[in-house]
Amino acid sequence: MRIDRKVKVLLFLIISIALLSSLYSYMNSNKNYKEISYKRFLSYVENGQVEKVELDDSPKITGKLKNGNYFVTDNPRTENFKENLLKNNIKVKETNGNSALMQGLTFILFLLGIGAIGYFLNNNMTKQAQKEMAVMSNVDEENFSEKDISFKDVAGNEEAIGSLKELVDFIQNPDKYDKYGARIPRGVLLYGPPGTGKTLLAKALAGEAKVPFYSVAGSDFIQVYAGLGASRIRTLFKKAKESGKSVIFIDEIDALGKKRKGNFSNGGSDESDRTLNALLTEMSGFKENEGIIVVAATNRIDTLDEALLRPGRFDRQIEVGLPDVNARYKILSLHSKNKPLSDSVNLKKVAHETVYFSGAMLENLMNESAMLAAKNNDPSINMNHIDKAFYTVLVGEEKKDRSTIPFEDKKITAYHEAGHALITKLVSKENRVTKVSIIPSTRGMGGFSMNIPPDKMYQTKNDIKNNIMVALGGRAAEEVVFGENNITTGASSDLKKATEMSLSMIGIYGMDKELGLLNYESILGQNMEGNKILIDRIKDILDNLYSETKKLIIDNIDYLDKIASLLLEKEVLDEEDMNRLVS
Ligand SMILES: Nc1ncnc2c1ncn2[C@@H]1O[C@H](COP(=O)(O)OP(=O)(O)OP(=O)(O)O)[C@@H](O)[C@H]1O
Ligand SMILES: [Zn+2]
Repeated sequence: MRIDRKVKVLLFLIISIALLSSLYSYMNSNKNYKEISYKRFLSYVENGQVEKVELDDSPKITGKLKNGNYFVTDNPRTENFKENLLKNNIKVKETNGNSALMQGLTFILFLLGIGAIGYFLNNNMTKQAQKEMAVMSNVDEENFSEKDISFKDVAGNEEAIGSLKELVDFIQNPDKYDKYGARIPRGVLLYGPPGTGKTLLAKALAGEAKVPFYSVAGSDFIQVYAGLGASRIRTLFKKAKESGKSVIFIDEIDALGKKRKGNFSNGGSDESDRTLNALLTEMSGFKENEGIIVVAATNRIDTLDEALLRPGRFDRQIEVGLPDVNARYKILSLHSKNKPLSDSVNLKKVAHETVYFSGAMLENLMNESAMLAAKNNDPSINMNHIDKAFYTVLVGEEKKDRSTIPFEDKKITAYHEAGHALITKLVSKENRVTKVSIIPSTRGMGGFSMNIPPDKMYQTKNDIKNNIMVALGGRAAEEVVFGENNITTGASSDLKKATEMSLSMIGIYGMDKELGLLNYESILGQNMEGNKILIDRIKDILDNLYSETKKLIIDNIDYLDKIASLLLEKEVLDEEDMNRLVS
């Protein structure tokens, strides 16, 4: 189970590498951000050398010095940070979203399947704190049964629907089960990546059973005043009981019921413990066959406190995974029902191209397409709209004004992406290169090379090595074409992925002769990254694979040139273009 998930995570990683690839390159192509320490930053502030700062809730902040240089430093995220800046006569620009970098990352994480979120990013706390202020007032809000939602509104997810259908009968005929002495489940946990329809399923359960639906989100309870969370839980259950049969939905339950592991986890706070205890008490408090079902949802079942999963609590666990190609087709069809599609639209093909899209992303894809068609006053939605929308859903809006991008930068991006695409074609032939683009997005991505691995359960050592080479392909192309001293910052996220992949290869999967079959992760835990033996070995592996990659590029430089020049001409290459160029 655990390994399986790891394999999945790894698979997700692969597809994202290419996408992540030029995250930095665009940002850095316009402005040259220099990383400075926070201490240094403070001294600049004191000496009045800072002109402006861009502020958001990502781990890094950027800004400009009076001498015209741009910098990036750590975001202290303290409460009066902004005030202090303003007091020092520094212009503060607040962006409500994340920085371009963070948005790129967040998007990738989304794609990663949320299982991996905790590994990379832990910036939810601040956001939640802000959110909490906004939602404090309406936590106990009840949404009476969303009459219209039924299992028909959920496409794919057949297994989950199957399990939930049983529950409909439990809710409607508790007496029947009572007669047989059967214990009705009280809690059901839906787990899986974001946007896969967990909320939708819970609503459909209430809709099918024709009972009221009460919903709260775990994150609403974080850092509320002492005792408030617990009392809110009690009110919620009281209301539900008053209405007799009902479905109580708790989204993001991980925010409440995180494993307690000492001082460092934000889940182990006294307050969330108290709220969690209230929840557990309430759950064991209602009579077994009352017809109340508590449905909880999480993206991260691995972080949940075991207490939640015990019998009598959320003892039914239903996985809600990313849709496979058939399910994607069904979801696309469902969300196209009310939309005029042109005959040219082949939803089966779209389903094939949308590997790793969640239901929410597919819904979004169709919606964006419809918006485009409407904006252009076109008679119906055609493939062009869908192609455009595909890009928007994946990497954000295309940057409209691209005239300001220097040709030299475009050329670098073109060769970088061509490097990824070419290496994919050369080393992992069964992977499809479905799209290569050098159109920068408004979210700060310089370009991407999208590669879809074949559907398979396991990855071989060779697969991993190939994926590492694909990740290194961008940098290798830059070096071969522009020379050792002209390599750019555009490869940083590629290198991160390559490093992570080699670390899991040798540290988790026991795929290295020298290091043997040891699972270093279980010995070293979180500290695996700091282990000297592992670091030395990863360095060797990466060095060797990089040389191999470079050699491949040199041997196939004609192909690389062809891909890059077509990219410069067309900005976007599709699968046919790629197949034609490298056959
Ligand atoms: N299987 C599906 N069938 C039809 N529509 C879907 C499906 N999955 C997701 N969607 C669409 O995506 C939207 C968002 O899904 P939903 O909020 O249920 O996801 P979720 O798993 O609860 O996400 P999160 O974990 O982020 O809360 C739905 O309202 C629906 O339009
Ligand atoms: Zn790259």
